[in-house]
Amino acid sequence: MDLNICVLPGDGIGPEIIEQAVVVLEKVCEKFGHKLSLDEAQIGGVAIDAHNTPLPQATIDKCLASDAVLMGAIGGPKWDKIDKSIRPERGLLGIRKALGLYANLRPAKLWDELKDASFLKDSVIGDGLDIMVVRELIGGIYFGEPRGEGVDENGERYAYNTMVYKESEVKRIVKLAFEIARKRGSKLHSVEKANVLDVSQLWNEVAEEVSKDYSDVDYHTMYVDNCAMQLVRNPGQFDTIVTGNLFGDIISDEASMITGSIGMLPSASIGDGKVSLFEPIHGSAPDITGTGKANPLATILSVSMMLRYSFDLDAEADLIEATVAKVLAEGYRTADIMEDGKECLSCSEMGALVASKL
Ligand SMILES: NC(=O)C1=CN([C@@H]2O[C@H](COP(=O)(O)OP(=O)(O)OC[C@H]3O[C@@H](n4cnc5c(N)ncnc54)[C@H](O)[C@@H]3O)[C@@H](O)[C@H]2O)C=CC1
Ligand SMILES: CC(C)CC(=O)C(=O)O
Ligand SMILES: [Mg+2]
Repeated sequence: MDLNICVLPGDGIGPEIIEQAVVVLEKVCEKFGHKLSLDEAQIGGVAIDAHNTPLPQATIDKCLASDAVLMGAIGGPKWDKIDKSIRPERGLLGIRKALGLYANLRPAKLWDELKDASFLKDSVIGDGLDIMVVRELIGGIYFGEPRGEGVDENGERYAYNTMVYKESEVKRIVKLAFEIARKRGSKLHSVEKANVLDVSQLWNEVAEEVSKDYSDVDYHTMYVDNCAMQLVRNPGQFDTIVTGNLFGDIISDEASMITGSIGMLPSASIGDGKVSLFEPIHGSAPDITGTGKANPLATILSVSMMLRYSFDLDAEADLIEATVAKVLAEGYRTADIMEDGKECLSCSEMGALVASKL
């Protein structure tokens, strides 16, 4: 098969983790006889430095011309004080919107081999944890209009954003989440803040309507503040969670910690178009950039999601996941999942090890 991948390394640890993910992707393609073509484009801070915009049109064009996009991470202190209309994060929001990627799938799974790295007690972990967070990705408060800032008549500064969802936007993400839940544990929690927000009340009404077509799926609603607490208190009660853009961003970072490290969580961003985007859920980790401490496994597992979702290459995806499990079972760890003071692998050593064991 021909695989035309557009790679967006981005900023901070982005290029470091992408380099290792590409090593693994190349090895898998070589092993299974696939023809891999890689194209690279700029996004985020590097694009601002080169073109004064976090998302050059050439990047959108390259992504649209590819079969799938593999991204590292964007952002960093260098660009934190920049005009907010061109912040690196705008580039990421922009590419998600340009590709119509309305669903972000974030599988928070506790690898058996990593039980010792979880911050939760064995009694809370139970038989294991496997939660799929389905996050709406191109609506809600990250995109809502109006947004802005000003100074009122008393000279006090203010700023505002708008959380808005249309019925059609809720319907498509909830429907997708029900389909996903049906193929997993047949249990879905819709997470919102309907006791306060009008937008969440609409979300609930629409989700309730959609649920009528999925009577085989055990459907629940939960307020997001309770969900944040329950994820730590009793994470085993969750199978699939569907939620909006902001809540999904936050609770998936939280869910990552029940599984050991944010450096372990991959994601797939998908829509109705041909091109999907795959990226770790974490950011550019400026605090460890250049130290070799970044865990590349979330990005390597994003490659696995890419092979599965964009190319239906299940055997290849399974091989990557099994190899990651094997490496972990043999005791190899990057610093984020290793007990303090013990010897661990660098980012490039972990990437090379996974590739060598494929
Ligand atoms: N998808 C993206 O590109 C995202 C970008 N960001 C941007 O990243 C920058 C830093 O944001 P933070 O809030 O610090 O979030 P972050 O996810 O970059 O880092 C949070 C903490 O997790 C650690 N961490 C993250 N990835 C890791 C990995 N692979 N291995 C080991 N440790 C890892 C970091 O060292 C840090 O201590 C900001 O500019 C932010 O806007 C944040 C989230 C997502
Ligand atoms: C625009 C991004 C920085 C939002 C985010 O944190 C994420 O998608 O995980
Ligand atoms: Mg985030």
